[in-house]
Amino acid sequence: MVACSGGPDSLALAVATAFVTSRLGRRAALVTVDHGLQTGSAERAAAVADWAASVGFDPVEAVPVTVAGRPGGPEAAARQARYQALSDAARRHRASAILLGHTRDDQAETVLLALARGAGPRGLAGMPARRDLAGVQLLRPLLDVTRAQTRDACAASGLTPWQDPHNTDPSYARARVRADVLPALVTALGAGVLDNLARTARLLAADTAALDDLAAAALATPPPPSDGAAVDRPLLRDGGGLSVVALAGLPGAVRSRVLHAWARELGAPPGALSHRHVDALDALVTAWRGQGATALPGGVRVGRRGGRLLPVG
Ligand SMILES: Nc1ncnc2c1ncn2[C@@H]1O[C@H](COP(=O)(O)OP(=O)(O)OP(=O)(O)O)[C@@H](O)[C@H]1O
Repeated sequence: MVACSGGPDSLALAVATAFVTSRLGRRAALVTVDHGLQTGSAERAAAVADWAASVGFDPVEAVPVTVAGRPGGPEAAARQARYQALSDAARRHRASAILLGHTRDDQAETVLLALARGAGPRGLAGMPARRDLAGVQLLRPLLDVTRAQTRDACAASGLTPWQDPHNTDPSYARARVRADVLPALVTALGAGVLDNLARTARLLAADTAALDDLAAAALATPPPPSDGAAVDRPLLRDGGGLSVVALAGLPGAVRSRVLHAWARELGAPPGALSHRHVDALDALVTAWRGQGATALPGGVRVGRRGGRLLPVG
């Protein structure tokens, strides 16, 4: 199922998908989400849907969503509404995957923005080529394709894509990066900089995945045997909490991931959990001076008692 805004990237993705599926004898759906934020958005969504049906997509849907009243700023609210609508549509149409049109240029922008806000390796890993969205695969097949190529593909297919005014609105950081920062980098450092930023994302994604796996394996260690039999190493899970000795024995990069994952397990909402919270949990292990409990988002509090980190009231 192609998620198509009518913009050049997802229109090129739709053209390519229609080409491939017709030759493979497969069927693809196309969904366009109408955020209802601009005048004429419903007509635009209908035009995208009409075009999609004309090139063989089946089923085709233009889905109106309500953005107002959702948490976060307008961009985050629109994004949340869009992803919800896309995953609902994928389930309705029993699609095996949702295809998004993010390009190598989008990836380079994402990496630069992450670098600028100090996001750490997870942010620098950029957008994954594949992830799970509420049980449906979310795929980004154009991450190695440039924006210039998607524009060329649309032109070669005789299509006039919609230009989202947000993409050139200088009040958005991403639009400023797109208009000013990346061109300046290319001028100063050469055209390879875009590929190199995207490559950095791929390398960090692989490293991050390996560290995440180590953290998950550490958290998956079984609780101590109930018969009191001796174990040859400190177990991480200990009486409803985590053992300080076992935590201290982990490399810092694994420990911070363990603490992040455990905080989520305790009910801290992932979006609100920042590196400051994880640092404060880490300090309970590595910079212990009898400090009080650490308050996490979602009303969760964690303290150190008897050699363990524990949720406290
Ligand atoms: N209104 C929408 N309806 C359906 N899918 C959307 C919509 N907006 C975005 N998407 C999907 O999310 C991807 C990323 O969108 P975003 O607006 O962040 O980037 P973009 O580079 O401007 O993409 P495009 O040129 O396709 O608009 C799009 O390529 C498309 O697959």
